[in-house]
Amino acid sequence: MVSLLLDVFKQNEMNHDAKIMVGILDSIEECVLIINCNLKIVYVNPAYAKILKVPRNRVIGRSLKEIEPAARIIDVIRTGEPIINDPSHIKSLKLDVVANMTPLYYDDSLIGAVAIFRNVTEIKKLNEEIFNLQELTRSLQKQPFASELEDPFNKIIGNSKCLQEILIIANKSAKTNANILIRGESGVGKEVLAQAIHDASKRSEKPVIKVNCAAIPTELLESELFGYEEGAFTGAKKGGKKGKFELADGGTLFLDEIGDMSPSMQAKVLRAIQFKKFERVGGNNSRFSDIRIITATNRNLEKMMEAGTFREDLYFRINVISLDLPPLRKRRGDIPSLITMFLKQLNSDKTLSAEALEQMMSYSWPGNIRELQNAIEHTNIISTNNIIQLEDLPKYVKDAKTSNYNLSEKNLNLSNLIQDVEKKAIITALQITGNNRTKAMSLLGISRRSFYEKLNKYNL
Ligand SMILES: Nc1ncnc2c1ncn2[C@@H]1O[C@H](COP(=O)(O)OP(=O)(O)OP(=O)(O)O)[C@@H](O)[C@H]1O
Repeated sequence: MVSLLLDVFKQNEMNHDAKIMVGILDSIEECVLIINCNLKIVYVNPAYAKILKVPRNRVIGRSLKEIEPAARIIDVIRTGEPIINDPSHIKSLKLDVVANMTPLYYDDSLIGAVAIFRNVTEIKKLNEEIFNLQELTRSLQKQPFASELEDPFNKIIGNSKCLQEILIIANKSAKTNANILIRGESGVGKEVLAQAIHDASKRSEKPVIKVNCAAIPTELLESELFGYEEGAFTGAKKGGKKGKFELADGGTLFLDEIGDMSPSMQAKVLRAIQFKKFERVGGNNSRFSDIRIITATNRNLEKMMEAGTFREDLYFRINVISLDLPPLRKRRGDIPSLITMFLKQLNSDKTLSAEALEQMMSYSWPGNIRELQNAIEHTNIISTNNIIQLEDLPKYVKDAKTSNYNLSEKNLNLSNLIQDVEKKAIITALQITGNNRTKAMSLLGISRRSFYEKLNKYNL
């Protein structure tokens, strides 16, 4: 039985059919290996010899167990079951092959097995290349084209000449490390501009840390800015805490409302900016931080210097580049595009009637763009129609033209008039800022203490 298979390949004993069969096997491009049940190799074709780089006469007649004891075709003899599409890697030849191994039966008896395997090294390589190219295509598809890259300044809406002039300077200075002072009334977009400058700078991958100097009580501002060491004060965190100067390392520190900083803090901040070093509260070690400082204020720092409430040396340190954002009433032409943008942000498809738009354009917007944003939010909720009407506008916008005082003999008492105006101004400031007291007091240009005294006085 065993010899049957061997006989097929004995050239001199081959009958006509066997010769044809062997001729076919000899000519195919896949490697063919045939073993008998004793695991003796009875045939390999020329492709086998070529691909595996071994002469046929060195293989035929030898036991596969000696040459390749782990060969999977041995399992086929053991189980009598075929193994299909079996991948393997021939390390010594750096070849990847896929084999089909089939048992050979004669009269229902197993007489051997044949393995036909393809060299898939090239296919595998090509497959890997295709996969890598697909990955590359996918990642390139995700990246925007250079022309599509978002310009950080595009977020700042407005085509008015006065705004555009500032944006040109801001764009140029963004590329430098110069400290920038942004001035402008409350809600005019100082923070938005500071963010755009950071985003357009070389520091954009690093953090931009914002501190509202007016919102933090003086006693806390030092530890907020410079951090503290463990045990610096009761309630200090274990291990201490990093301050904003440390957190902004490599990036930008945005000090909003710098004009509201106490003189003692001004001195400390000046030192930190000047020498780029500072100490945590309760610590002696000097720490260094590589930061770009952007400051903002709605105060008149020059007047404050004259009055001795703002340090001149700090002023010159922070004011290398000065950007003065004009109030909205001086760039009324930007109002329609801002309204469109805010409505879009609210996912609203409403538009303003000509009358409503005219009123929005003629209102003075003391709270600037923030006030406009709040007004649009209000209007969008109130209006039941797709066209926003004059009556849908907030009362303080709608009534703006008619809010002048009708002075007569009966109401000329100056003190009453002033109080009346004062109360209305506070109410308006709170409305505009959405009840944000810090922003309201800054809009009114009065100190925290005076603001709270007035709230009490007018029962607000
Ligand atoms: N040009 C602009 N385009 C689009 N949105 C703007 C623009 N300017 C301001 N805003 C929006 O108006 C609001 C107020 O802006 P921002 O907070 O920057 O003002 P600010 O001058 O820093 O105010 P404050 O002095 O009260 O801190 C924000 O919601 C901001 O997104």
